[in-house]
Amino acid sequence: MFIVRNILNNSPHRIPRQLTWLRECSEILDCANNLRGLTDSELKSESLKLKQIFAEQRGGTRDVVQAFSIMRDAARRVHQQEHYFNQLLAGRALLDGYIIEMQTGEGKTLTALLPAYVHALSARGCHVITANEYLAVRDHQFSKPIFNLLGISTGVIRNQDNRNERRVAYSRDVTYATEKEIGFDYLKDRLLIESEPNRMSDDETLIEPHDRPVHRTEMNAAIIDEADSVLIDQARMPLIIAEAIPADAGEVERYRWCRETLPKFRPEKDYLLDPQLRRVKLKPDGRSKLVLEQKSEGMGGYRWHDLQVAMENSLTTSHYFRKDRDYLIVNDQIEIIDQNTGRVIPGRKWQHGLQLAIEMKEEFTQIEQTSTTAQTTVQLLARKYRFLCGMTGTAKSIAGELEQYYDLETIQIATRLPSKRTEVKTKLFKTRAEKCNEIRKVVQELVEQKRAILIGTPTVQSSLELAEVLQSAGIEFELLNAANHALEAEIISQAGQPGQVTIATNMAGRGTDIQVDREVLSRGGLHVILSEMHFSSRIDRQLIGRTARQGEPGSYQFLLSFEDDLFEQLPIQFQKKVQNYSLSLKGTEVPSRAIHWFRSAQQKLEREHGQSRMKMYQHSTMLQQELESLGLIPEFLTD
Ligand SMILES: Nc1ncnc2c1ncn2[C@@H]1O[C@H](COP(=O)(O)OP(=O)(O)OP(=O)(O)O)[C@@H](O)[C@H]1O
Repeated sequence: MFIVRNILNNSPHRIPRQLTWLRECSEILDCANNLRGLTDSELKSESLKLKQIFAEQRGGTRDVVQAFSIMRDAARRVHQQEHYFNQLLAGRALLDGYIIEMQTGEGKTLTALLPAYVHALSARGCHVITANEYLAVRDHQFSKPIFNLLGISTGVIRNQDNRNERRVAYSRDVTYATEKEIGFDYLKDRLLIESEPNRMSDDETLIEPHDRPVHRTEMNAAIIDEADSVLIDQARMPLIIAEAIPADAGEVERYRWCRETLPKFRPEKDYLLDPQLRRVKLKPDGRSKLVLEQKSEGMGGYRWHDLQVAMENSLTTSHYFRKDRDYLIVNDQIEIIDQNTGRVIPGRKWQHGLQLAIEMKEEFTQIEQTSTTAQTTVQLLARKYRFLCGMTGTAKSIAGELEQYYDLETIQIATRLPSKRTEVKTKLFKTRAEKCNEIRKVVQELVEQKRAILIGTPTVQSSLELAEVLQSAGIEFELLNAANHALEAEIISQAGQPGQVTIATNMAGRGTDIQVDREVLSRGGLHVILSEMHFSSRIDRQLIGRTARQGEPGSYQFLLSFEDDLFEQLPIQFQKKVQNYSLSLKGTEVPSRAIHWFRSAQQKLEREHGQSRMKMYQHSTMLQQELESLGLIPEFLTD
């Protein structure tokens, strides 16, 4: 039955290949059972024999079957977890370079060990790329003892690591890291090699090791977890290395003046709002006003274009950039929050004057400016690898993009057990306050039933808002957002306990594995409340995927309001229609058919984001081709 479902899930042209995988996976099960009688050191010596074969590039299908069997048995010995049949199948598809869509909670962490082991055997290095550092550290901790049992070395890259520590981690057979760490290290290495061309990586003859490249000379293999997040969502933002430069006093003064002057400008009359691009553009009236203000205040020294850009940036930040939603202020520094992951992006700055405009908005007095030294994109980085594959619970809707941008085909793997996840009927409210009140009621009831509750919110701000509501109702809870990420592992370890309430931003939306207590499972499992619809349905599905994993029971519910952030990025006309509809409703009841407003808002945003990714792809491909034709290195684009 399982086999039939697996084949039916995918297109017919792949059937012959899948049949081969299925045959191999049955052989792996037999072969792994035969390894059970070996001692640990005998298993290790089997592994070392394979290492020899793969290092000499003699590995064939038989050896892959043997490698998968050895890994399966090692995982059993270390964690009492044997790869299930669907995990073997997924591992086999990964090894053939596919993106696998495997439902949330089906065990991708364990699955990734299979192709990672085969690539590690070649001693050329294998990167397991994860969506954030918490997952990189967690997965490394989980896999290290398994790999060590088999004579395979492992490393992990953390943000705080120095270059020596990084070099050691990259020299290991398997390295766990985020795409950002790998990308920035790659850029820094390129800068180093450019400035001192004789310094090659892996060159042990160099006397002073303190700044040799940290990467190996070749980017060999990458297995990407949360592949849609890494390859599609993160790929929208270039990876930029910037260096601090002395602040340009004239520019700082110009932005300060614009900040003070902007209350005189009126929306619609003086400037246009573009919620989709989150930009403000001055209209002719606004430009004339700017000229007059400039003259009357004796600010004639500024170049007109610079002044206009500064005013547009200042208005943009005032309308579209909010503290605790788009950024945090930590130790007098702006820290940008990634809207896809809910996490801070360490060291990231906004470009083209936006950073300065925000610093003025927040009344910073110490201004430090930066200039871009080198930049690359996830797309360019991914193309450096000799071998690439990936996995996620949400690939289907962006399968076309994965194929177009990375030449990676997507294949679906069926769940091991039928899902027991249940949906509680969505409820819609006119205002945020009404919605928060309903969330409070639902949480109170579930706490009494000793269920565990996870409330997903899109921003730090909305997580704080809900925290306040629960606090004033005397409900105990844990709060997980970008501002307190240090407690992440601790909060997640408690989130499945009876009566436990966890409010979390998207940080807990991907990869997070909440261990649900038996008592909670007997009462229906973890309940996930989606307190807003995210701009990407994939992110909603990931959040829902925190419950009912591995065939366990669990439930979820959307509780939404017409005042949610979702509508903010839509064209003004659409926003007005939604408002009018909401105003036309009598009483507080919103009929469930009104969900179509939310769905069409989300679809519109998804389409737009897709188009902007396409533009970025076309732009970076064009630039890359041009630079390569000139014999230049594409990493040093400074746009
Ligand atoms: N073969 C196995 N035997 C026993 N437990 C397993 C097995 N495979 C996975 N699990 C357990 O299932 C849970 C989910 O695994 P994991 O977090 O790797 O799922 P995932 O597919 O990565 O989910 P997500 O898409 O949410 O990241 C974990 O607690 C893991 O230990």
